[in-house]
Amino acid sequence: MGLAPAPQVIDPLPRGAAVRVSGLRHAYGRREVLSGIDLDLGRGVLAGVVGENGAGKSTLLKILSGEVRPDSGTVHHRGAFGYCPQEVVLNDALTVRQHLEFFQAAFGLADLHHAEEIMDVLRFSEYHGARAGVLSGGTRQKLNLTLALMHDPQVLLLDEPYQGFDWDTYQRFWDLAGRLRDTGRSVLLVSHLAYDAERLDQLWRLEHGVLRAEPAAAA
Ligand SMILES: Nc1ncnc2c1ncn2[C@@H]1O[C@H](COP(=O)(O)OP(=O)(O)OP(=O)(O)O)[C@@H](O)[C@H]1O
Repeated sequence: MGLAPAPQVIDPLPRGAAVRVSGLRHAYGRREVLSGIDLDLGRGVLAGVVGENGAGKSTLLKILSGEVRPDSGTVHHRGAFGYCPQEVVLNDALTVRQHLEFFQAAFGLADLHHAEEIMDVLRFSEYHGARAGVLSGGTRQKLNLTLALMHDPQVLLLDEPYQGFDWDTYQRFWDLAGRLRDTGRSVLLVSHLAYDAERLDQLWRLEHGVLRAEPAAAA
């Protein structure tokens, strides 16, 4: 009896792609929010999705991160995702350091070097001993972002990541995003405003449940 041929493994991601989304649909009850989303995100690309409040941007990121299961469609990706949700998920009773140690254990990281680097870039290293409950809104968001990025993911999914940042921090956030892009990471950022378009390689607008390409100055 001959051996059965090995199943052919077809890589659904084209060369140079980090994420491929096909035919994504999702409804909450009878309200369809995503009506057929197709999206390719390349490696080393800084991309944005803009759209009005309620357009479905957060839903799209929640599906990509695996938090929400879509009604239909597929998501393929290479490497780990780092997901920074819009709602800050912190425990007010724990210090910044305790948050870092908790996530270090969850990610199985040998050390906190990368987290320390991000904290340094965002200028909040002096808050190690502070409890999350006493941090300002902007500093809570810095911690939220650090926790999402500290395992050095290949694909960054950032939901309104600079909410509450002052102007200097906002600039440093974009420097960080640009640096990560330049080292081959893929960044997908959602925002209700398009004023950051010139910083992006690629930009889509989410409207009526579908994505439409928009001009991005860096392209
Ligand atoms: N868990 C849920 N159950 C029911 N409806 C939901 C749920 N989550 C979101 N929605 C609805 O789906 C629509 C899209 O919400 P979503 O948060 O994805 O939009 P968004 O573009 O991120 O909005 P914003 O810019 O305000 O953050 C909204 O009408 C919202 O009320």
